Formats: sequence, structure tokens, C-alpha cells
Amino acid sequence: MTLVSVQSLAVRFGGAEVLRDIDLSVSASEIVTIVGPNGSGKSTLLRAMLGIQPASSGRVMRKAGLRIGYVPQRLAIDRSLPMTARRFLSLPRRVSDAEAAAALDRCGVGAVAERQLVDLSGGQLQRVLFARALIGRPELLVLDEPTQGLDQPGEAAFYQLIADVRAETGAAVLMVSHDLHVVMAASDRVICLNGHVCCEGTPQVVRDAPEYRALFGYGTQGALALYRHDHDHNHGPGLAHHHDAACDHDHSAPDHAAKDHAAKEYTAAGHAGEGHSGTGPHHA
Ligand SMILES: Nc1ncnc2c1ncn2[C@@H]1O[C@H](COP(=O)(O)OP(=O)(O)OP(=O)(O)O)[C@@H](O)[C@H]1O
Repeated sequence: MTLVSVQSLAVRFGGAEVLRDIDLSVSASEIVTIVGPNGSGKSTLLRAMLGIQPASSGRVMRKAGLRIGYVPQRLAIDRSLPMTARRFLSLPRRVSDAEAAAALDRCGVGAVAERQLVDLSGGQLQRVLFARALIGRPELLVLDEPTQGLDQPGEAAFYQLIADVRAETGAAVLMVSHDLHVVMAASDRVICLNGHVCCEGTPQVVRDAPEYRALFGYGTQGALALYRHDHDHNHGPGLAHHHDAACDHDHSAPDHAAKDHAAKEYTAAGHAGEGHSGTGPHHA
């Protein structure tokens, strides 16, 4: 069952077209991850799919009555305002103590309920944000860089939490991530965005494809090589490819690298099926 989809979506800010020709849908229970360079429109696409950002053209469709949990890239409130984690969970809608405790416990942060948001570590705050998104039993979780600020073991644990919640609740997950080494392990489908959908496919097929090996393949270039594809290649089955002519960019340029991850390089071992044990990737 399709939960949310867009057809021929375009978004403009003033004269600047940030998104164009986007066709995308998310079905029940699937984990779809959007990757792409800074400024490629990832957050804008999420916001358009949520109905927060108006489309300039095209259609956005959501299942009637769809329950959505959203973790935005940036908090809309000032984190330094005095507010406990528990109280934050009651914004904007009051939730019962039992509901709040269950969500915090599920995310491994039950102990911080009465702590001030400002006193939480980055990892604790991300878990509190995720707990808030779980309130109301969402059918779709929309997560904009949910592991920002986390170290590598923290990232891996967070993705495990997302996968566990999906398994328990059946919620679909649509997320933006720069953590490419775990994206490949934790996603059903990966969408590469750069104003338009450059390519997409299942990570299993992508991982085994010669094209993937060439992109992620060998040596220290690792995951960042994803951003280097100039799209002069043919993708294997399961990896769709769009708009070749418009996608001759070189994502390896410094301004294309993720802001918090620009210096990261990953060895091939981090991608070759060992999962995300933390032994593969290293920081340059
Ligand atoms: N409200 C806005 N008004 C004008 N321009 C905007 C607005 N929101 C986003 N943009 C522009 O749209 C482009 C895409 O921004 P967006 O935040 O969607 O990219 P992103 O891929 O999520 O980037 P990042 O990886 O840095 O978070 C950027 O050039 C940004 O400056």
C-alpha cells in the first residue's frame, strides 16, 4: 500500500528551481533513504512530501488519515529554553505519562525524562526527538538526518533502533542520511538526489552490482565514491537511473561532501557485507 507519493514534483524558491521531475513513492513498512550532496533538495523533498513545503508543480498524494512522525533536521524551538524531555514530548499535543515513558523507554532514554533538553548529549537528544516522533503510532516516520552529531557506534545503534521499530510497528521510514556505510545496510531502497532523482535501487542489488563495486568499491575512497559517479555507466537490474544528461555532476567536490562527514572515508570492508560493526569505516 502506498503511503505517500509525488509525481512530477517541482519546487522553486524565487527563481531557483530546487527540485524538478521528482517521482517517488513510499509503501507501507519500507525503509527508503535519500542521499545526496548538500543543497541537493533532500530536506525540501521531505517537507514537500509532508505538505509543509508547497509544490510549484506536480502532485503530492498521501493516504487519507496517514499518521506521520517527523524528526526535522533542525529543532523549531530554542534548545536552551528550560524544558524537560518529558515536557518536550507533550508539544504540541499533550501525551499521557505512560505514553511518554513508553516512547522514551523504547528509544533507550527513559532515564532522561526529567532532564533539561539543553543538558542532553547529542545522542540522547536525537533519541528524544525520535521518541517524540513515535508518539501516536505513526504509519510513516520521516527522519531528516536522524543521526546527526552521533559518533559511528552511536549511528549504528540508532539505525538498529530504527530497524527494530520498523519491525515491531510496521511503520515505513523515509529518511535523509549522510551515513552511507550504514544506509546501504539499513535501507530497502536508496534514492540519490541532486535536484532530481539521479538513480535509485535496492541496496542488495546495488551492493552486488559491478557498478556499486566501482562506486563504493575498493581502497580508501569508500563511500564518498558514491558521490563521484558521473553517470556514464549502466546500472544493473534493480537500480533505476534517470536524467543521465542532467546528472553529469561530480559529487566528490568538497562542497558536495556532507558537512559533518566531509572528512570521512570508508574502507571497502565497511561495505562488503560485514554490516556496520564499526570495524570497517575509519575517519580520515
Ligand atoms: N525556504 C527557503 N527559501 C529559499 N531557499 C531555500 C529554502 N529552503 C531551502 N532553500 C534552498 O534550497 C536548496 C535545497 O535545500 P535543502 O535544505 O532541501 O537541501 P539539502 O539537500 O537538505 O541540504 P543539506 O544536505 O545541506 O541539509 C538550497 O540551495 C537551499 O538554500
